[in-house]
Amino acid sequence: MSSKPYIYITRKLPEEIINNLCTFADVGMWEKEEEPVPREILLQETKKADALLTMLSDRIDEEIFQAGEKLKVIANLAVGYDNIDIELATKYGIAVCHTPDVLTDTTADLAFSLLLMVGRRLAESVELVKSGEWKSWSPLFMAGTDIHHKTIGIVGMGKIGEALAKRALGFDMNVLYHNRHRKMDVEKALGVHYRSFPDLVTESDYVVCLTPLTEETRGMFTKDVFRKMKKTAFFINVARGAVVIEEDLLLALREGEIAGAGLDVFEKEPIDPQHPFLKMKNVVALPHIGSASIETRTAMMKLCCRNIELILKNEKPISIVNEAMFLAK
Ligand SMILES: NC(=O)C1=CN([C@@H]2O[C@H](COP(=O)(O)OP(=O)(O)OC[C@H]3O[C@@H](n4cnc5c(N)ncnc54)[C@H](O)[C@@H]3O)[C@@H](O)[C@H]2O)C=CC1
Ligand SMILES: O=CC(=O)O
Repeated sequence: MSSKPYIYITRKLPEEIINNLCTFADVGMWEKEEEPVPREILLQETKKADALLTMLSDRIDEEIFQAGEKLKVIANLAVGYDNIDIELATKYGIAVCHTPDVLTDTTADLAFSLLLMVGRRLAESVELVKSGEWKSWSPLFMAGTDIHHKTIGIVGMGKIGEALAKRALGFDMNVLYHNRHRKMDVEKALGVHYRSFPDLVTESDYVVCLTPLTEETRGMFTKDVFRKMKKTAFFINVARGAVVIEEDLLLALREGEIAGAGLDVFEKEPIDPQHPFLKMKNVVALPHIGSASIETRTAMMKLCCRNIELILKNEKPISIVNEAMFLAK
């Protein structure tokens, strides 16, 4: 039996990314790019693993922690870690790492792109040209809503929220934000304005959610929230699907309570191709691609590998979620 640690990676990663891990560990990997690892294989592999490199679609719960008798670290290829039971991981003495910072600008770019897409009806316009339905130029043909000088309301003014605010200011938008804690330094540096959650949704032309998914944020966008929004306003979600009651959003869109939605994330991913959201002209749906640039995904994969290496070598990782547990060791 090998004396090297064993690392299991739950999705195919490029060889050059994992080369360094192979110099000090045995590395196993689910070889399919498009399909998640089946649960029974993940459990089997976890039994021998010192480290797991996981995707945000892998549910990491007590069954995994119990199987992972040697497990020391889980490195999640995402900044969000709502797929992992952190409290239990800590109880089991397992470090959980994630990928903050490296994806901030890329995700903010995508959030702002979604805002442009819904406001200016870009996806609809592309479809229309491709399907040969473009008949003539006329005064209100495909007229959307302006972006400049409108009000954006950012819910969750963290790293990505701040990066989004900078993009919005570049478009001469008025920037409101709501956050768990008011950020006076950011207000001063950027010239953005704090609002309570109800005031933010009432005043904004574009409401963008960028909170983590937690027990507090789960289902925070309800029919009452959509009812408070302007009928001309758009809702954009780049956080997690479950921050929204999707039925309520659907109703708000159907009943014209809001003008449209831009969604990168859904409660169930991939979304069912028959889902009513996908039949609505005023909904732009993306396949959870917030951080999906080659540069950023490469940086995220490298960060996961580096965190694993540092923990397996008993050194301080770069980005750990349950830091208290690691420091206590
Ligand atoms: N669609 C995608 O591909 C991506 C989605 N994300 C999502 O975006 C989230 C945010 O990422 P970062 O900005 O890097 O995290 P962050 O931790 O820097 O920022 C999150 C902010 O949300 C605030 N917040 C937490 N609970 C809140 C509540 N109940 N009400 C108001 N504000 C609250 C926090 O105080 C913090 O300022 C991630 O947790 C992830 O779920 C992140 C990257 C890509
Ligand atoms: O959704 C992506 C993430 O990094 O979190």
